[in-house]
Amino acid sequence: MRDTAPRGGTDRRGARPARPTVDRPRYAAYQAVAAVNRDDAYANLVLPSILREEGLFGRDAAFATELTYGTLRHSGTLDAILTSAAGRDVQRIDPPVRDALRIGAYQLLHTRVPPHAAVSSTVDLVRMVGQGATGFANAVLREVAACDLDAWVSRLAPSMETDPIGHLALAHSHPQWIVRAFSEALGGDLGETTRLLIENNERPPVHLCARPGLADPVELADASGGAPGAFSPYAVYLGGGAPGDLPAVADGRAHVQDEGSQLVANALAVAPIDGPDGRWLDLCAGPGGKAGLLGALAAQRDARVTAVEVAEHRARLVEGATRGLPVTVLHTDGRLVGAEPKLPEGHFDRVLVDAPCTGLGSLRRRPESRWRRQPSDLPALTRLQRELLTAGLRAVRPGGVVAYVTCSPHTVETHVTVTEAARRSGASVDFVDARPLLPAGMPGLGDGPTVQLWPHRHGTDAMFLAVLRRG
Ligand SMILES: C[S@@+](CC[C@H](N)C(=O)[O-])C[C@H]1O[C@@H](n2cnc3c(N)ncnc32)[C@H](O)[C@@H]1O
Repeated sequence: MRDTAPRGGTDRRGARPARPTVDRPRYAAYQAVAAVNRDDAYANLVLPSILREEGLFGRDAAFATELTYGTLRHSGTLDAILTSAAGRDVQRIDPPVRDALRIGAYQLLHTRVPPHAAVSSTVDLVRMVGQGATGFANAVLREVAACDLDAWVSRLAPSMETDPIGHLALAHSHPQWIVRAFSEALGGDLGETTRLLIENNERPPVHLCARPGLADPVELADASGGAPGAFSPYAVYLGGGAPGDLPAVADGRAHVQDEGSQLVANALAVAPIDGPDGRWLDLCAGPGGKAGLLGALAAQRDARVTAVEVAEHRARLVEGATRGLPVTVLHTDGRLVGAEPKLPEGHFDRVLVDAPCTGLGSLRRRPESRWRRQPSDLPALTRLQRELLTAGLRAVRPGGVVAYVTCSPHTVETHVTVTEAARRSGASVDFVDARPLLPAGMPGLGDGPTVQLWPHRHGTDAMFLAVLRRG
């Protein structure tokens, strides 16, 4: 049984811990959570190597992953509960003990792990990582276990009537400023906001993109034990297993890509334009998901994609993602349109500006990001977004189209950026209704002309799309 399995690895700092009694999945989760909180690591990057080091796979790896991701996602609520149960601010607890308590509290309040196993395994962990704190950990976790999650939320959260944002933030473990931003983007609908917050705490699905002309989505679905996507003509919902093991992914006929990303890239490709249609530009291309799809579409239509990326290692990733496709990768700053000879003004027929953003639309995938992002990130990002979009508007020829995309629904990054950039560009720019550029019958696309996709409505990341035509 996993609760008593011996543990064989060393900790992340290389020291061999004193007692080998903690089971490997929990110890792996502890190492991952500690690396995220202590070293600013990213869970999706650090966890695979920890699982390898600990020799975990199958159900044990899945359990360690659930503990890691769940603990990180829920740490806002868990910290409030631990603060109450400990009778002192959780920030004043020794960090290793604090992380172990978070993992223990997550098991007690969010999993079917029997309470005695959650408490005793956490006490074992604390014995290993936080000398002399086992009595404290035992007492705190017993206090946590005295109520279920609903009871803790009723006890600690402000009332929904007087402080709905504060209530939802505590009940669904999101920072208040993010709940407020989601609620604003959803027109103040608190029911929808709640559904979104719940969705953000779920394990995200894995979507594949069967590259048009190279792979058939129905065959890929059969081969992967998955199902064709609901909306994107190229999407496959992966049934299970590692996508990299699929031959179609390994040989570049398909790639991992959220269905929403496929839809917005495809929208750019199908937007009606008059005249020449052979020069496409992806101004923010790394790591190359949308450039891969656009490149496959361009190959079918005798077009060529110029893919720009400012970060060198990401430019290399774009090269890898677009090998064999009619894509030229430029390692340069997308704002240099007009100054860089390979990025002339008024040259391109279709331009994608998939701008750097807060990523609030993909919180499902990055469990720690909601706690890292700050409202103070917005001014620099929105300035960059405006500059890149105005560069995109300079790059497109009259009559051509620009798709502005963010993986964030924050209205400052979406509507405000687009309106400001269009105004400042000095060019004549019209909004194209983006809704008909998405599959017919797709629900919940709003009143146009821009489109906001949502995890709770569409099962995609919260991608924003505005399509602009230069006059
Ligand atoms: C949201 S990501 C793009 C995702 C990509 N389109 C895909 O589908 O895989 C934004 C990218 O823009 C790049 N970037 C940031 N500033 C840039 C600039 N000034 N010029 C070009 N690329 C930039 C970032 O390095 C990042 O790779």
